[in-house]
Amino acid sequence: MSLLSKKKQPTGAPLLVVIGTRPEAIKLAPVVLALRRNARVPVKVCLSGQHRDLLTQGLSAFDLTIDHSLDLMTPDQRPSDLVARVITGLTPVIEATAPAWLVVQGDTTTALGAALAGFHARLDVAHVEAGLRSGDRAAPWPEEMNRRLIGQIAALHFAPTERARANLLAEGVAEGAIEVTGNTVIDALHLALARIKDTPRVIEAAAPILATAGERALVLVTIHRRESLGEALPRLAEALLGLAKAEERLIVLPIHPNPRLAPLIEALSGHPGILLTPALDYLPFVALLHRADLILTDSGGIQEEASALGKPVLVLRDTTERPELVAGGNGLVVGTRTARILDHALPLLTDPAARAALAQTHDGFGDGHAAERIAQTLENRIAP
Ligand SMILES: CC(=O)N[C@@H]1[C@@H](OP(=O)(O)OP(=O)(O)OC[C@H]2O[C@@H](n3ccc(=O)[nH]c3=O)[C@H](O)[C@@H]2O)O[C@H](CO)[C@@H](O)[C@@H]1O
Repeated sequence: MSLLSKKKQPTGAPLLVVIGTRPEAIKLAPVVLALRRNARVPVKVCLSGQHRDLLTQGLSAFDLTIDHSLDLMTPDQRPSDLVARVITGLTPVIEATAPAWLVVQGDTTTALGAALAGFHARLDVAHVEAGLRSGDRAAPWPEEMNRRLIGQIAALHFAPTERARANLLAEGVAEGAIEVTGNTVIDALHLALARIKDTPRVIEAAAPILATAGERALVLVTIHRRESLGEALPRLAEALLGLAKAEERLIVLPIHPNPRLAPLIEALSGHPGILLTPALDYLPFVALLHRADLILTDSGGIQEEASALGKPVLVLRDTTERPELVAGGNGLVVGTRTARILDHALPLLTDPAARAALAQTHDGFGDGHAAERIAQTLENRIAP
């Protein structure tokens, strides 16, 4: 039963799931698939198109039927404009579908705009991946405040970890409104690994990269966060060039299509030890994660996936909302200073004992059954 709506929703009212970016697609696909498999409540999926091409890449692995597509992306979009366009774009979809609940994920501007649109329509909002906190309102910007604000609006909070639950309790969220589920990205990773095993041709796009790597150690790097894209870029480029000096390794960098990455691409282009590639669809990317010997990243989801695969990760940020990575024994937060990155990365590539010490496989982010838990809780609320 709805907590916020004045009127009871008619029986058969759907869940409306809103997705804006690649990580939201990857992390919400298992939830939509579980709900559709159970078939206890109808589910509608609405894409905001915050990141148009990357969103398609994230969805490609899961064959999701999409019901509404807002296609809101514009060049150089500012969060303030986007949040406004998500609210005005989503409101007619809410009116047309009359959902029982609205489901958003994580910390994007789409998720915040959708939560606000839901609130204004007097709908209950469920937040998947609730309770992550860096502790710094300004970093990551605007994501940290996006998720705190969504936390104020949501009626149900699906916390991926006990730590996320504790963060929500400390902010005054009622205990009964929180459920610890694990992170749905681990479910997505398992789905992806199963598809790759059954149909190896789905990772054809990764084949030339794997062939170029051959017997060499493969260092997989992704850089896309706003705070990495300014003055940190030359330091990051120098660190990658330092790592690429030895012939026995290949640095692979799938490029996020953000024009602000141009100086990094220019600095690294043409080096025989560095392979720059456009961002990959989820399944070929998972094949690279699986093959990688070391991961350098500022991405959140990749830290979570790496823990389930037991891959060492160096986080190219000063803060993290995922201390479980470090506690679980497969990662360190190293920041963006060249010397610090090299001091940590080189032993991991040359000393098997150092590598083994940071290559623990653990379920600190989830056990791969988060989506089923979330689906059941939502179903029990809507159709008890
Ligand atoms: C502050 C913060 O940490 N916020 C996070 C941010 O997401 P992020 O940092 O994880 O975002 P990305 O790095 O863009 O995506 C990662 C996914 O993309 C896959 N991938 C990668 C490269 C490629 O070439 N092909 C791919 O398929 C990869 O395997 C992984 O699954 O927003 C999310 C949404 O709310 C939050 O959940 C999440 O907290």
